[in-house]
Amino acid sequence: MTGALIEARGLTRRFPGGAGIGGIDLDVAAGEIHALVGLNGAGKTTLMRVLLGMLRPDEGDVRIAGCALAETDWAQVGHLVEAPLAYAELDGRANLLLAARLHAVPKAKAAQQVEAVLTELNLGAYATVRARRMSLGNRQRLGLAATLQHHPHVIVLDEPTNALDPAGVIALREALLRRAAAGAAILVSSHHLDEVARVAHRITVINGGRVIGALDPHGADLERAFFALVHADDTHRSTS
Ligand SMILES: Nc1ncnc2c1ncn2[C@@H]1O[C@H](COP(=O)(O)OP(=O)(O)OP(=O)(O)O)[C@@H](O)[C@H]1O
Repeated sequence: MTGALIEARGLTRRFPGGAGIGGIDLDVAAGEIHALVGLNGAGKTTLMRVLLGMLRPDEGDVRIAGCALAETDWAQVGHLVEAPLAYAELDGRANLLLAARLHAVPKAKAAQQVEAVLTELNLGAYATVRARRMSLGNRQRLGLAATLQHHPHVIVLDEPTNALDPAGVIALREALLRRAAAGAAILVSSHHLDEVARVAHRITVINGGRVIGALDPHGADLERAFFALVHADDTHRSTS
């Protein structure tokens, strides 16, 4: 193992019919933003769910901050992989206070932390609005705020820019860059190659449930490089 905060070796999880992920190795180091890109159905969400213990792998090993999943300190992890969890009848602030308590943040610190994240993600105007009255994008911001507010060491986000407006995309970008600079290991999936190029230190491409290569975030024409990798892999698989 490498000392990375997220380490996966040989992860395989197959669903009935054969879809899923196979033989995936992945590392995310402290201070690194590592992006996963792939077409719909490539296996990004499945990989994240296995990394977070939401799905059991058929084979392989996951370590978070050097610990097996059963020993992981989940208070040090922030993840948003399925729909953002929000209590519909609670307002933005109450939802965030609850999320802070679920991450074991002491009560005295939680209030201060919640105000900071409301400002960071431009959610101040929604502090007293019930979640059920929020737009999809603001509910996504609330979910991101709940995930990031306790400054976890490990962050896993599945398509976090979905439903965000351009201001939300920028606010999230800055929040992630700040946390990486402070030493967090961040794994993020996205379909937006331009956005990924702005934030990621490393980009891993997944296709058909396997890692098929990497893209240089500073490289020219990321889209072309992405499709070249996917096309080559599809061609290889259809002829082998
Ligand atoms: N619970 C499940 N049962 C059966 N098949 C599943 C299940 N979950 C995912 N799959 C299949 O596994 C494959 C990978 O799906 P996954 O959701 O991980 O892809 P993805 O890369 O996250 O896609 P998207 O970009 O559309 O979110 C797909 O073929 C999907 O249909």
